[in-house]
Amino acid sequence: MEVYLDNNATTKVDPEVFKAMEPFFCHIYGNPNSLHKFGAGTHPKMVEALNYLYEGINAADEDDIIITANATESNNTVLKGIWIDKILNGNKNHIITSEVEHPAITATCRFLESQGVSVTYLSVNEEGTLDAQQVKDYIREDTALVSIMWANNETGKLFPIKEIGEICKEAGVPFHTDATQAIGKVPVDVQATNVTYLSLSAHKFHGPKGVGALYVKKGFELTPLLHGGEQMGGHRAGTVDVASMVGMGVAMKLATSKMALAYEDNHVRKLRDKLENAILEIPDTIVIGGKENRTPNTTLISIRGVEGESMLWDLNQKTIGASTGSACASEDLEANPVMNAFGSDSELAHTGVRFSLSRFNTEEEIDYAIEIIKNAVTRLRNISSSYAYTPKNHVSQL
Ligand SMILES: Cc1ncc(COP(=O)(O)O)c(CN[C@@H](CS)C(=O)O)c1O
Repeated sequence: MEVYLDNNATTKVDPEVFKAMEPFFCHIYGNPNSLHKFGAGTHPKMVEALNYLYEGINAADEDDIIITANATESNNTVLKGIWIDKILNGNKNHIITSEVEHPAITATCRFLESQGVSVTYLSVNEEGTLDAQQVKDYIREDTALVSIMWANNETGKLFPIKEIGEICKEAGVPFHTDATQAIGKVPVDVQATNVTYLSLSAHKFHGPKGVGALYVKKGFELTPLLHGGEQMGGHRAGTVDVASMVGMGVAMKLATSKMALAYEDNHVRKLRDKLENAILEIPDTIVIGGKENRTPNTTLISIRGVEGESMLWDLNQKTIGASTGSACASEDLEANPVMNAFGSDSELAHTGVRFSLSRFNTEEEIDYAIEIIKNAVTRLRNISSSYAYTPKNHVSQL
């Protein structure tokens, strides 16, 4: 049995999405910017895809949605556009973000710091999230942007987006949220939360890899990251990947419907809880950040005495896919930065395993995964030179 439990890294393309994409490879293949029929033939489904994106995040008609390659590009577009427009060519010089953002935010902020920008990385509490008041406390006269993720990719923890949006609106500071791990898992409403910019990637909600989007509230347009042709109204040069854009639109429609979000919140959550609770029956295990206020599909569990990479190897031998944290950090054997941010000790910071489910997982798969995980923990602890179960350390403290 093959069990895929790494959906926060990427998801399977929904068959309905693939079906919608197919015509745009060999039948409706013109360049959307071409005036002839071959190009114009792409427009109806591109418009439909954009409409699905607007509906999926409740964007106002006058707002803009720019098609990008992925959330990384969307995040870079906002941070570097703010840098150019408000810092290099304005009187601002400060950005507020958090210490548990995805590297697409933190690495870009580190680059901006190298260019002289002041960046505040808000610390997270023991639940792995932060209070909106922390944002208010650090907003300055020269703050150009606040960028806080909607949901953390490793723990699933949700951030107080509505409260932060209100604070930023009151302070007159643009608010960006990286919603990559929220779309299709929890309701996302840019108007209700006063979001100025929002990033997303289609492959996180059963759309194709290599396409994403950036929501831009009317009046907050930025200097583009990519210059060239007049695509996307000049906001993002380069010929649009029509098939992927159409696929992203259909994926958004499927993932953000009331029925889909209810399925995530009920069925997927039930499967995640079943997997998590079975693992927690093993001594010296703990959910990083706790069980509250999370996306319904994610759990990051520390298994004391078991290196995350060793666990992944064992699981992979039985064709179970998971990760120790974000996939983009899976190559290095560094301690999990998110767990470090929680203040976990160095030993624990290497013991995290992330399981992230989707609507395509079944109860049979979860039952099989539980059996394999328990066997793997037994095997790995038996060969561990550092682990010895004693009742006193059963309740491990991060
Ligand atoms: C919150 C967040 N923000 C941006 C990205 C980047 O998405 P791209 O489509 O690769 O550009 C991701 C992707 N996180 C994957 C791969 S590193 C994970 O395993 O956690 C993300 O989770």
